[in-house]
Amino acid sequence: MANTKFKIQDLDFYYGDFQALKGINMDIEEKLVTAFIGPSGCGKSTFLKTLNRMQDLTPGAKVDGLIALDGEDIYQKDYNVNLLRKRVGMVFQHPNPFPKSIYDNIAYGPRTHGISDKHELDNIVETSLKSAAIWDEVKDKLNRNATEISGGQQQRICIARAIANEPEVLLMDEPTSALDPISTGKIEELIDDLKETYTVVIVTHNMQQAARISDKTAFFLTGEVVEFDETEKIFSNPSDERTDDYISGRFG
Ligand SMILES: Nc1ncnc2c1ncn2[C@@H]1O[C@H](COP(=O)(O)OP(=O)(O)OP(=O)(O)O)[C@@H](O)[C@H]1O
Repeated sequence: MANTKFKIQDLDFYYGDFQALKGINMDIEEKLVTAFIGPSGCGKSTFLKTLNRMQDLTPGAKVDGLIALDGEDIYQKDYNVNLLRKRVGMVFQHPNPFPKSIYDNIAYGPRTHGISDKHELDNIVETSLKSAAIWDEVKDKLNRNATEISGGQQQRICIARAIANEPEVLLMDEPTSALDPISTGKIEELIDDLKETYTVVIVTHNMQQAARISDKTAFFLTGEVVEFDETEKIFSNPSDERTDDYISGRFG
């Protein structure tokens, strides 16, 4: 039985008067891949972003309930949000490398956290690019601008950039939706490797992808978690009729 990395209890989330998440309860287990599926607008991204307090600056955003990381409430007063974002990294839907060299993209986080030794940075850059399965493709062009490589490569650079901070959790918001099938396949393989080291939480619109790469799946509908279970169970024998309707394409 895996350890609980995130414990979520009775979580409500509001954008002003609009309640986007209703009474979410979930344990996200360490070193597994957890996928969030559900129709557009049902709250998947909102929930993902609550896990590293990405909405702290969103006007009107309000969180009620508990989100604990390794048993500690991440919304408690004086919680170190910078450290939280280092521990819980994020990769977005559209690859968003900085308009800097590949090297500087990866070295950015470690530099902000005080590492300046060239040899140490070189090591971090190489290890992170290797972990993101892109070292061989870019090792001879580390000075190249990261915006001047393919979208699939850019996304792996973004994953390497997240890894360079030595996170414990990687949040991924539809990381392959802007990519071609070959790049998507590479990222899916990569996610399978990453879970040996990291806890991965992924939002995906692609149900086959959730079925292929995740261990646990949560099905969201209008701000609620209808069902959360082993991925195999969700896709072969769901308990709730609404999950069954969704995965068999009867709505959404
Ligand atoms: N910044 C915001 N201000 C107000 N409402 C928002 C904001 N962001 C999202 N919402 C609303 O909250 C609800 C949940 O949105 P969210 O982006 O979490 O859904 P989603 O399931 O991730 O959708 P998609 O799959 O289309 O990305 C939607 O009704 C959306 O319109």
